[in-house]
This record gives sequence, C-alpha cells and structure tokens, in this order.
Amino acid sequence: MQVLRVTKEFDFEMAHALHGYDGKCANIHGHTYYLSVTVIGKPGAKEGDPKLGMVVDFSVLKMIVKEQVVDQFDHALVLKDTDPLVAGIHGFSHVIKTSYQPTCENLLIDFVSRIEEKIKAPLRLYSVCLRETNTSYASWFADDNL
Ligand SMILES: Nc1nc2c(c(=O)[nH]1)N=C([C@H](O)[C@H](O)COP(=O)(O)OP(=O)(O)OP(=O)(O)O)CN2
Ligand SMILES: [Zn+2]
Repeated sequence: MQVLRVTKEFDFEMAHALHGYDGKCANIHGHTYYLSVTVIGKPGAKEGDPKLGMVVDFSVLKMIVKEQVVDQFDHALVLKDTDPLVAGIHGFSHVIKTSYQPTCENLLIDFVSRIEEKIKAPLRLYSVCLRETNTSYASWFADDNL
C-alpha cells in the first residue's frame, strides 16, 4: 500500500501586535492568515468501509483544524500577555492573550500542538504552513522535529 500526503487549506482573519518589535508591527494590525495542514498515511483498504480509499476524510481533517485553530483564532485580537496594549483594550469581544510573542513562527508552533493532539495513529501530522502575508510564511515539518 502506498503512503500518501493529504492536505487541507484554511484561511482566517486575525489581528495582532508584536510587543517591543522595532517596527510598525508593534502596532495592532491584521492579516488574512492561510493555514495549510498536511497529514501522511495509507488510504483505507477495507471494502465496505465508508472511508475506503481515503488517508483521512477531508471533512474530518477540516473539523479538527476548525475546532482546534480556526474557530478559536478567527477575528481574534492576539496580544502577548505582557504587552501594555492589553490594559487599554476595551470593547473587543475576542482578545487572546498569549504567553508567547504572536509572531508567525510562534503561532505556528501553538497551532501544531493543538492539531497534533487530535491526530491519531496510524495517521501522522506531516507539515503545517502558516502564511501571514503574500510574501511571508513559516513552515513546520515533523521530520525536522524528531
Ligand atoms: N520572522 C518574522 N518576522 C516578522 C513577523 C513574524 O511573524 N515573523 N511579523 C511581522 C509583522 O507582523 C507582519 O507580518 C509584517 O511582515 P512583513 O512581511 O514585513 O510585511 P510587509 O507587508 O511589510 O511585507 P512586504 O515585503 O511589503 O510584502 C514582521 N516581521
Ligand atoms: Zn503582523
């Protein structure tokens, strides 16, 4: 049986600020983030199984990533918990305070751990890519982190 990678892509809107950053991204600003999630496994081979021929049902992968990441971060304002901006935020209904600086890299690490928690063997998370702008993205590969 062949081993294959299966990818599902997502997008969501999110605002953030980089506390102490030496540039304009220290101010609250927003992005449309693109998240690409790839799992690796073998397609189901059991005749009569509703998941016959699937490494994972795209809709199952969608449910996991939506629940773990997209539904939580979509239209959120994400600030580092030590950012003085936190004290001045009033009237925002969806503020996430993180223990980490909300860079593309750190958000990606957080998202990977949330998704990985829900991926059960023999399926494995292979890679996750988070795109912050048209020209900037960060990628995580399981093989780099053995
Ligand atoms: N390594 C990182 N560098 C920067 C991050 C980050 O998360 N990781 N974040 C920012 C800003 O939040 C924002 O994403 C701006 O990024 P940048 O690519 O500089 O955006 P621009 O629109 O200015 O880029 P163009 O070159 O005009 O496309 C900054 N750095
Ligand atoms: Zn930004």
